[in-house]
Amino acid sequence: MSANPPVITIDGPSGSGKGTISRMLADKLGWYLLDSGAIYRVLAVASLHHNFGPQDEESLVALATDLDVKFIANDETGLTHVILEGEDVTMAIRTQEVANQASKIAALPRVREALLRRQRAFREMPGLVADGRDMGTVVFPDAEAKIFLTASAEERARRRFNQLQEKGMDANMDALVTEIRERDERDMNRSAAPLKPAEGSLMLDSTAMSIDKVLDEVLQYAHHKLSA
Ligand SMILES: Nc1ncnc2c1ncn2[C@@H]1O[C@H](COP(=O)(O)OP(=O)(O)OP(=O)(O)O)[C@@H](O)[C@H]1O
Ligand SMILES: Nc1ccn([C@H]2C[C@H](O)[C@@H](COP(=O)(O)O)O2)c(=O)n1
Repeated sequence: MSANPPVITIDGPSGSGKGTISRMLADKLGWYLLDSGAIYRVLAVASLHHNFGPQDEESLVALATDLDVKFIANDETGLTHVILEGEDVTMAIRTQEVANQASKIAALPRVREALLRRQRAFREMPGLVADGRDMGTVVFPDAEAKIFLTASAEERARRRFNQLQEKGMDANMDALVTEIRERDERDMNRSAAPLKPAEGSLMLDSTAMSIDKVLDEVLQYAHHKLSA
């Protein structure tokens, strides 16, 4: 085994289930968890607070470099609270507006560069499960195991629709499919760290798979790679 703490990366598009599976896998293994999307979302909230648009690259790079954010795990609720500049933004980072702003500023190469060290600092013993778009390709290219999780855009929109309804929020299926397709397009076609499977990834299409079935396959694969 390498001297570095081991890493398992789970990349994929929005709604493919990577957050859910990463959290369950990290719990099973007793490893740390990096939700890299949350970092881009926090930066998006901070940029909205400061009125910086995606065209203000210089200001966004400065904001990303000095981003005052803390992730505080609450063992009782199992929730990780996200504190930005002293304010709890755990719920605020999950809106569709913030997701779209995050996807736009994530296309800026120097912003991504400024967030690299912060993401790599999550790599600690006994190990890390890292969830995002470029975990296996850019942030942890030497990861022990790499997974690319996907699902059809319609199924991902249906999952998001159910999530919003459970929270008592309004949702429109057609609008969700359109938003998901637009975000996929931006995340996959940007020049900096585009969303794509890392070489040698386990490819999993979860469209017709239950969460338990996906977790089973991921666990089997992870154990196989870690014992190799
Ligand atoms: N295999 C599955 N079958 C049915 N529902 C699923 C499956 N995987 C995840 N879900 C549900 O889909 C929703 C979105 O999952 P999750 O947040 O894990 O996706 P994600 O890929 O992390 O999305 P994002 O990148 O937008 O954060 C959640 O409500 C989750 O419970
Ligand atoms: N490693 C990452 C993680 C996230 N992003 C961008 C692209 C997404 O549209 C946005 C929000 O991510 P989510 O919370 O939905 O996973 O952040 C990225 O470019 N790279």
